[in-house]
Formats: sequence, C-alpha cells, structure tokens
Amino acid sequence: MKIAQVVLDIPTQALDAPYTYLVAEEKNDDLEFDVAVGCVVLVPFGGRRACGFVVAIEEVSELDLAQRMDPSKLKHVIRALGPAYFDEEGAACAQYLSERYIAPLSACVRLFTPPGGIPRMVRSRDGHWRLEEPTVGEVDDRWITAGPAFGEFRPRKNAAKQIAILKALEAGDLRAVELSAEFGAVASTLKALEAKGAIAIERRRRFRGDAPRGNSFVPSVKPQLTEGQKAAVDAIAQARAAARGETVLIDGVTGSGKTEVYLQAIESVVEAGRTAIVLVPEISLTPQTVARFRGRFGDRVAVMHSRMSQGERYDQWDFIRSGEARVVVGARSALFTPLSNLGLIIIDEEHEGSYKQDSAPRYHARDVALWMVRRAGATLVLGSATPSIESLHAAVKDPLWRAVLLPERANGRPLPQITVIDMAKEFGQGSRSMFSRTLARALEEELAAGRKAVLMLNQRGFAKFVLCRACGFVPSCPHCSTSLTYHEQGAYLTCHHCGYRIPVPGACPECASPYLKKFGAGTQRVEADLRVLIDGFSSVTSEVPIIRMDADTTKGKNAHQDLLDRFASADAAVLLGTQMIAKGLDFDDVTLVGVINADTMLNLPDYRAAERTFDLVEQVAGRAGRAELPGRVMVQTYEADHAAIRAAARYDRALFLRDELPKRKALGYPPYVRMANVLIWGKDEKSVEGQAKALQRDLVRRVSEYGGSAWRVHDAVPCVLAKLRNTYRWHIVVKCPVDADIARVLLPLFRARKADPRVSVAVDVDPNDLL
Ligand SMILES: Nc1ncnc2c1ncn2[C@@H]1O[C@H](COP(=O)(O)OP(=O)(O)OP(=O)(O)O)[C@@H](O)[C@H]1O
Ligand SMILES: [Zn+2]
Repeated sequence: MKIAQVVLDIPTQALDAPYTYLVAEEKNDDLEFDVAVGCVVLVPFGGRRACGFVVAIEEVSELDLAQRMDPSKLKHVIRALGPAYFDEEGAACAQYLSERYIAPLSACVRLFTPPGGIPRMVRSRDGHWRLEEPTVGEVDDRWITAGPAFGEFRPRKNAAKQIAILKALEAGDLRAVELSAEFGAVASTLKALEAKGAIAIERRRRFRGDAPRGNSFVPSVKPQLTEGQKAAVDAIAQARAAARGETVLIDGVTGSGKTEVYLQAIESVVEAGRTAIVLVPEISLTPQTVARFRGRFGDRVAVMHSRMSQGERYDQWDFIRSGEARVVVGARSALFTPLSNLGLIIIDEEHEGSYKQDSAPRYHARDVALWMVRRAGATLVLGSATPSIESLHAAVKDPLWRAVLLPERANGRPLPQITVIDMAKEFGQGSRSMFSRTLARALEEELAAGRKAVLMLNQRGFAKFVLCRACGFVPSCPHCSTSLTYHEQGAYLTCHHCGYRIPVPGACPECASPYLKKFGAGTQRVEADLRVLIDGFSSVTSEVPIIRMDADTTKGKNAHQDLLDRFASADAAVLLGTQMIAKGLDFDDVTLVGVINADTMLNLPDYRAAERTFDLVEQVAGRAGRAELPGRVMVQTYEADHAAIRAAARYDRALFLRDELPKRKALGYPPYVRMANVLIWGKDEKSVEGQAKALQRDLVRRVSEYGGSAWRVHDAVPCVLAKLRNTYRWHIVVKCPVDADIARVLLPLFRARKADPRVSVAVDVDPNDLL
C-alpha cells in the first residue's frame, strides 16, 4: 500500500506532525498529477477538505501499517493539485527548520513554493470551503508566425490591415500585442489570416521583468588575482575537494576584491557541472550587483528578491526548476529555490542582520546554509569586512571552518584615514551646527576640487520627537509603547509601528505650555541644513546636487538605482543617506565620507549595539578612496571614547573585541551562550501577562528536567516595545551553554501547548535582538 505524509496548510495545526493518508494505486484519469513528495494535495480533514503538502511517500505492507495505526481510520488523498515543488531534500530541510527554529511545519514547507503560486482552501462568507487557484502562474504570449500558405496568399486590395501584417511578418515573428499596438484591433484580421493558412498563431512562454533570456549583458574581463584573492580561491577549492561541507570565511577589508573571489570560485563550480547560490543583503541587490554576475555567467543567472513582483519571482523560480539556471543571486529566500546539484553557497556581508527572518520560521540564512552544505558535501563561503562575532568565533573553534584574510585593497590603495570628531567638545566651543567645523572644511575642499562626498545619518535608535520644555512631556502613541516621530514636512507626528498620525500640537497636551522643542533631525532636515552650508562655501562655485537616499526616496521599484546613477553621473555631489548607503557602493571619485552621528545606536537596549556600531563605521568608511584618489573619513560622535568608535577609527578589530568579549561573557550573551526569546502577545493585557507567567513556570520545569545546571530561564517581563499596534508583548529569555540543543529541549513543550485564541506564542531561537 502506498501512504503519504501530508503537512496540512492550516495555521492552527501549527506545530503538529504530518498526517498520514492513503494514496490510490490508480489515478482517476491520466491527466491528473501524480501524488509525489513536494505536491500540494487535496485531502479530507475533519468533515471538510483541506490543502496540504506531501513531505513523504512510503510503500508499506498491510501488516506493517496495521502495527503503526488502524488502517480503517485512514482516508485517501483526493488528488494532487499540481506538480512537485520540492523533493525529499527540500522536505528534509523543512523538517529541520521546523525543529531547529520551533516553527510550524507548514510555514517551513511554504518557503519552498513559488510565492502566490500554490492553490489553497478559502472559506467563503456562507461558511463553505472552496479551492482557490494560484494567483500567479506562467504567462504566455501569442506569437504570429508565417503559416503554410504565407507565400501564396494574396489579400484583397482593400484589406489594408492584412497587407500590413503580412508585410511586417516578412521581417520575422511578431507578438500579437505589438501588432495591436501598431495597427489597433487585429483579432478578426488575425483570425481571417489564420483560416487561410497565411499565418499561424502560437503560444510562447514569456518571462516577466528583467528575466535572463534575451537580456543583453556586458561580458566582464577577469583581472589578475592579488595574492590574497588567490589564497581565498585556493582555500575554497580545497574545501570543495574535501567535500565535507566546510566553511571558508573571507575576512577582507572593504575593496579587497571579495566579489572577484566569488566569481572565480563559482566559475569552477559551474565548470564542474554543479550550481551556486549567492546571497547578498536585500538592499545591495541592485542591477549593478546583478550585472557583475551576469557579466561572467550570462543567461545562466537567476535573480530572486522581494522587490520583484510575484509574477517575476514565479518565472525565475520556474527558470531555476528547469535546470537551466546555474547561479542564483538573491536575498535570503533564494536558499529555498529548486536548484539541484548544489556545489557552493556564498553569503556576502555575512554580518548583516537582514539574513535573519523576523517571522516564522525565524531562521538565519547562515545556519540554514551550513546545514545545506553539510548535507550536500558542498562548500559555504562567508565574506565580510566586518564578520560577525559568531563567525569569527566559529572560525577559531570549529574544525570544519577556515578563515582567509585579505588585509589590503585589490588595487593596493591604502584604507582611508578615519578622524573621530568629538561633538561634545564642538558644542562646548560654541558650535551649534550638526556639521562640525572639521567636516565642513573637508567638504568644502573636496567639492571645490570637483569630487564627491558620502554623508551618513545613522537613523537606528535616532528618533525625531517633540518634547515640552516646561514639563518634559513627550507625545507617545496610544497604541504602541513608543514616542511619536516628528515629521517636518507637513508638521505631523506619527507612529512608525502602526501609522497613527496627528498634527504637531500648538501647545503641550499635558501642561499647555507653548514651548515645544523638536529633537533630532531626519534626512530632510539634514538636507536643508546641508544646502545652506554648501551654498555658503565661497570656493565652491558650481551648483552641487545633494542626492538624498532614505526610506522615503527609495520606495519606487528602480528608485534606488536611479539615485545612484544620478550620483555617479554628477561632477561634485553629495550622497546623503541612512545606513542603506554604508554597503557595496563602489564609486571612484568619492574622497570624503562623513558620519553625522556615529553613536545613536549605542544607547539602544540591545546587546549587539556596540558590534553594529563598529561594523557600520568600518563599512561606510570603506566607501572612500577606492580608486586613485586618496580618501578620508570623519566620524562625528558624542561618545568619542567608546571602544567601538575608537577601534573602528583605527581599523583595529582586536581592540574592539578585547573590550566587547569580556562584557558578553560576563553578561551571558553570544557567542558564550545560546539564547531563545519566547514571545507572548495578544490584545488582552491580563491574559498575556497570565500566560507569560504560566509559560515561565513550565519553562523552568522543563529546563530543570531536560536542560542542565548551566541553563537559565529569565523572568517573564514586558518587551522593550511593550505595546505594538494595540498588542501587548511579553517575553521570556532562555539561555543555555553554546553546545546545548536548545530547540530539542524546548520543542516538546511548545508542541504540547494548546492553541489559545487570545494569546499567541512564538519562539525566536538565536534571536538577533531582544526588543
Ligand atoms: N585582482 C584585482 N585587480 C584589480 N582590481 C580588482 C581586482 N579584484 C577586484 N578589483 C576591483 O577592486 C574593486 C573592489 O572590489 P570588490 O567590490 O569586489 O571588493 P569588496 O571586497 O567586495 O568590497 P566591499 O566589501 O567594500 O564591497 C572593484 O572595483 C573591482 O573591480
Ligand atoms: Zn502606534
């Protein structure tokens, strides 16, 4: 007998194991899809029908089955709704994700399906369930080609459209949409021509968006590798030869040519008939990045990121499944595309927080990639100028890791000199500007010489808010526990979590004092002040464009790239932006980088705050002086003595770690412990608190029985963001030794937990932050 293990696509079946169904030996008719691993199937479930994903198929004897369960209770799969989306390996990965991250199996399986591309059951208003077809799928274009009678057919003299269409066809095949764009309604004309055999109409698969086929690309030349690059390429080759899932950490300064190392490593993987995945942070997935890979691998490159439409992603997904794509470049979800024969995974800027997903399954791309390469005997390459503390730690401790240093830039140029400017001193000396005199002077010199500057405003932890000078009142959101953010344009206050919005009050709502002070500065405000500053430079005669790059100006699909193109084509110009400009920019004539506020994130209640600050300063500094012209970097801060800033200014990671690691050890944070953050949330404050406290007791019991003496369950407390969109949030932090399997100990507790409609619970294993 054939049985299938099916993961139901029903949220309340959250952490449940798959259900067993029988698979009929004979299909109802030949046109149906086979019930196979990776299919979406329709099954009976509790008096209705449900969709589910097949994660295993087994052939068992009646006797064996009877020993496991009562066969008379088993129901049959009704039918498969489509072809397989993943294979046994994908099913195993989904299983791993669900256990490793204590996440619903259905959410893990869904990662492997094309977005919007699977059918599901929906409940209509009258309470009936019905099957909803996928919202996206393949698209076909109608193409017009010459028919068997093309040469002989003579249209009548007054059939102008027929004549024109046949004439146009002489130059080659045409799409129906192009014809109607040119000649207006053509449907009846085409039908008439087809009936006479003069033309044929056929459907051809079309790839949406910037898909690879037919897309032009400029082949790039391979440069002579530097010694460091050669060592890195060799290390990757050795790791591949060992075929035991090794990791190579490329610890290379900004501009050391890490991308060229990736390209050459991929080249030999592809030559050996295997495939590669390259993950880059979402924001740096620009056409420029993609062009570097297409320049080398042409139309064998597939691209996946969240700014693409569902249709575009579907087409790329399908292109990968066809086996023609050999290299996938994408954001973290590219790990789950149907790429077979994997030889290499590359994670660029591996320290980036965006590799961790912040909804279930809360996976980290690095950990999933590690699991994948170990299963496949493939190789993982991590690259960064500022590797995460976890990776640095693993590179020392783990025998399957090796590190390669690229301490110099590929072109032999020195790293730019970094100057720290103490803003407290500036203020003490009477300067009230947000630009220190040193930075202003440097900016004037560079702009007068016709060169470019990049200025970064660190917005993390940098809220713009309104404060009453008389009573100290700060307007806050009534639905979320955050102060309202001040927007200069339009003079309103808004909550960045829920969108709540009010005009700036004329007087303090608490004490009626009219003296409300606006604190902090957004990019718009900095832009206005910068304009005034630059216009006052006597030695700068031409108009200097300021290109502002922040969440507001980069909303559109190509906005990010358009802004960068404008910056590239200008003479003297300033690129002013948030953290998003810190990475990846490679412009020859940027000679000055300024950080307007380096320290705002140091005060966040986040154990990674210092590490993030160090990384950010190093990364943004790396944008300066990348070619012939030397660069300089000015870092403005109120905490000039902070180790993260002092160390970053000297490119001295050892100095930073000597300060940071003992703190992490003393306070019990990674890399010395592992953590799980248990989140409890709901609309009713009392029941959230009650459940949180009950869960804490359960956790304490569970951990004392199955954990060990080194484990710790912290008290259930409200989160830093205690209220979000009218939802109350509590959390419980669990810590254990680094080598302990935290998920294995906690998972049974959450599997056994009964779903409560009022209170939701989720576990974040190895959380990025505890906010
Ligand atoms: N072997 C080489 N010889 C000469 N130029 C090179 C070589 N390798 C790379 N380059 C050039 O050096 C520049 C920096 O390379 P790349 O962008 O790959 O560095 P990176 O290490 O990824 O930098 P970042 O971390 O700052 O993004 C690029 O313009 C690249 O074309
Ligand atoms: Zn709010």
